[in-house]
Amino acid sequence: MNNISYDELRRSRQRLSLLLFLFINILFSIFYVATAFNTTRTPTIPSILVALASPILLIISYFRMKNYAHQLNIFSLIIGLLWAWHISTRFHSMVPLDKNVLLFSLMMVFFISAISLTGNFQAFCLHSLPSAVTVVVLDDFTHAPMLALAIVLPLLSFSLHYLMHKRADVFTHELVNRLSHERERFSDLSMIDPLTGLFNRRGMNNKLENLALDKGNSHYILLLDIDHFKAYNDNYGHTMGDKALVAVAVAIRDAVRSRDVVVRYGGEEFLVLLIDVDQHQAMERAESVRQAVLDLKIPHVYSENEPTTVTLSAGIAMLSGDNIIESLSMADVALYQAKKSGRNVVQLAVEDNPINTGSVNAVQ
Ligand SMILES: Nc1nc2c(ncn2[C@@H]2O[C@H](COP(=O)(O)OP(=O)(O)OP(=O)(O)O)[C@@H](O)[C@H]2O)c(=O)[nH]1
Repeated sequence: MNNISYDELRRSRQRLSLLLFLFINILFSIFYVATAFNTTRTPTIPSILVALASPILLIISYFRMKNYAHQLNIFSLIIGLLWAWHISTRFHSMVPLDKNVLLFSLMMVFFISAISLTGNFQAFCLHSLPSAVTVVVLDDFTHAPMLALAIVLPLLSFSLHYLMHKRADVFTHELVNRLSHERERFSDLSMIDPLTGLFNRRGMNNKLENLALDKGNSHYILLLDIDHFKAYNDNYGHTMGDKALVAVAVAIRDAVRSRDVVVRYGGEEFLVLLIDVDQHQAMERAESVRQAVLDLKIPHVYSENEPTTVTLSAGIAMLSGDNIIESLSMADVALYQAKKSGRNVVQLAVEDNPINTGSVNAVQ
């Protein structure tokens, strides 16, 4: 789950709250209108208004609304005021006056709030307080302490519940934040070769997917392989081999532009995606990479006769957006030719030649 899906979850909770609030209001308003007709009383105008408005708002909310929290506050205030009006009208139309009705009506309003507005303190207050004030006033403050208790207790318990809910919400939000950061970090790490810090094959595939977006430009694949590296390991040991690998990786990275993608393709094999270059520029880049590694002057005595340094051979092929595997194979064939023609060489694969004939142009 990321932040977006968490926010969506929150929005859907608010939406559910809004729909539930309107639905319960429909039930109660229908109940009041029906019982009024049943007892040959005229239903109050506000209860009819609630019965008419709630289904309309419910349908609109179901299909159209976006900012549910804001709408919930507005609807809570409007319907809360209508219930207060209903309580007042009903109380004044009673003969004889029965103050118990006030308490029952207040309980009804709190019941609606408690069921549907638990996650929204503002809406809870906007919906309940108009009726609470109306009841206290209609009662002429006779049972003020008792009513105050009846109002304050649910409000208090609701506030506590709301605060705990809010804390849990903040905690969950932070947790989701951290998890998504960690996931991004691990995803980035999984694309990096730990020894050289270059992209690994996974990182390369990821970059290639993005490159597919701008197929209009020409890109080149440069496949590089350190010459006689087995002998290097044998002579100097694996640890020195690792150090040489890192030095070569840095040299390659420094010899190309920051937009080019440098990959540790295998053990002592590297790959560079030369982005947005023509053939001439690609050959120039490849040549400067070869030269940069030679300039490192890492001693590498693999033959008793001639002292030498670490070098690499390179095969280069145009990157075809439609068939990357084929481009890779062409670069590989060119690399093989570079090795055969004496190493420390850049070899260009000629595009229109079939891979299996492996016809290449040598550039030194
Ligand atoms: N030190 C070190 N050596 C590695 C690593 N990965 C691959 N190698 C070594 O690289 C060597 C590659 O040897 P080969 O594939 O025979 O090729 P080569 O000796 O470089 O010969 P040519 O490619 O023909 O020039 C092997 O000895 C591998 O053990 C690594 O991470 N660290």
